Amino acid sequence: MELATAGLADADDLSSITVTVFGLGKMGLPLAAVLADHGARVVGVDIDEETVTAVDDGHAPVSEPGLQALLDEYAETRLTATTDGQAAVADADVHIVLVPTLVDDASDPDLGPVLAAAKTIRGGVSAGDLVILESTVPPGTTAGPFAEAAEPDGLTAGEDFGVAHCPERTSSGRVIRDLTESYPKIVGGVSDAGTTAAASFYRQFNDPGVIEMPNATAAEAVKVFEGVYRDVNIALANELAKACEDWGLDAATVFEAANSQPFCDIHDPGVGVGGHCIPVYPHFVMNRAEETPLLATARAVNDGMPGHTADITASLVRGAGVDLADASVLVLGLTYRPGVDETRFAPAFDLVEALRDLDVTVAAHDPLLSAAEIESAGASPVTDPTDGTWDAVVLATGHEAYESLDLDALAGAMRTPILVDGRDFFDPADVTAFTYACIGDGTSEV
Ligand SMILES: NC(=O)C1=CN([C@@H]2O[C@H](COP(=O)(O)OP(=O)(O)OC[C@H]3O[C@@H](n4cnc5c(N)ncnc54)[C@H](O)[C@@H]3O)[C@@H](O)[C@H]2O)C=CC1
Ligand SMILES: CC(=O)N[C@@H]1[C@@H](OP(=O)(O)OP(=O)(O)OC[C@H]2O[C@@H](n3ccc(=O)[nH]c3=O)[C@H](O)[C@@H]2O)O[C@H](C(=O)O)[C@@H](O)[C@@H]1O
Repeated sequence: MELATAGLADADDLSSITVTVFGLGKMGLPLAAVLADHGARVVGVDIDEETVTAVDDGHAPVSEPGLQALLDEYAETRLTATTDGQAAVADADVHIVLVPTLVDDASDPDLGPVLAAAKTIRGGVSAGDLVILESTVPPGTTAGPFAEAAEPDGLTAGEDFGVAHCPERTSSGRVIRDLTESYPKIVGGVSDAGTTAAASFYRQFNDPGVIEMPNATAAEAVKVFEGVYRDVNIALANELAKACEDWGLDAATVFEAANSQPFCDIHDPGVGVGGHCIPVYPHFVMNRAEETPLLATARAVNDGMPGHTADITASLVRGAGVDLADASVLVLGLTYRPGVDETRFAPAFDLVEALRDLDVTVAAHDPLLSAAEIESAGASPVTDPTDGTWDAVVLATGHEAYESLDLDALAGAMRTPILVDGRDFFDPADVTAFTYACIGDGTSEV
């Protein structure tokens, strides 16, 4: 099989090919823009008409450093968008799927969007094309249901057209840099031709090159294992942090010293693990493997951290002589990670719920969210954290803005100045006006 990408190994750029990118979200739109920047003609495909209109008009509907500048340069020329995926595929050589993969209410992987995109590709794919699945998926998906859904009558996936899994490894906030210069791209084809073609494609724009895996399933496992590693290691940090609280030790001090040994890399404890990646990916293994007690335990430990933080807060409020039913608590930072306006699976939302379950009245502040988004967490929106007679303030997400928070003004306005630091964010020397507790710091009031 001669793929349309065959000449890329010797080409200067991607100007010989047309690429469709399915899913113009936080990951897909930056990828589409980077491909245009490397010479490809790119047609972005999305089921959301507002997204398509915004991209076609040159407006980035997601915020990512460097993205708007690329849209300013390439929208309406090399980069266009459409909801008609089938027509776009018929006119292109490489098709990349970067749509969401989540889990359903029973924590089973939801492959609906991935398979819907594959079926659209089936309507337009030609012999010699290359179909790439970048969405994170349970191992076995690309060679199994994905290839099957993308295969039209008369063509065999892996034989007549290439199919590969090349997971997206970038992080929100640094996607464009990660796509081009941070680490190797993992590629694994359903057949060797798919691996080779995908490798030539990504070498054109990812400076650190590629790692060719034996097959698509191995490439899927790489990505899922990276996420599992993160989740399990954060759970370990959280569990050890709670032990430090019991022993009157400061986990940060202990971890730092332990991590001076090169084989030790204890992560950061905190309010919990959020985002639609790390809390989700373990289920892609737990769902398929019969015996994964460690993964399930890690999930449970991390899911328990918002409740643990709420319990610490409640105990300090009670200790100050305030009845929980009369207490009002301010949560600082609701997004799942500092500087990223994403709230899916954000542990701060669970913290708000846990505090409300204890009868506490909860307000929240987040410099990246609207009042409506804050209300959707179940908290009253606050624009100035120092303007309230709170009984406790809990930092859940360490946004940069909180570095300049006027702590004296905050303490001065509060009814009972209690500060619970969920991310080891504050310098203890700066918080002497508060009764101060830090997750994992048994030398504070924890
Ligand atoms: N957000 C992150 O930090 C990272 C995400 N990933 C993976 O990347 C994938 C995409 O994630 P995001 O870009 O964050 O998602 P997102 O939710 O920001 O965007 C997904 C886009 O796909 C569109 N879409 C849904 N079904 C479609 C279909 N059938 N055809 C065309 N478009 C469709 C949606 O309308 C939306 O615009 C997921 O598998 C995720 O696990 C990987 C690394 C990091
Ligand atoms: C190791 C790593 O940084 N992985 C990235 C990760 O991105 P994500 O934005 O989910 O970031 P993250 O730093 O793992 O944070 C996830 C959650 O875990 C929490 N967290 C993180 C590190 C830590 O030591 N302790 C901790 O509690 C964060 O507060 C956050 O709520 O997941 C992405 C993904 O897999 O989709 C992946 O592409 C990214 O490379």
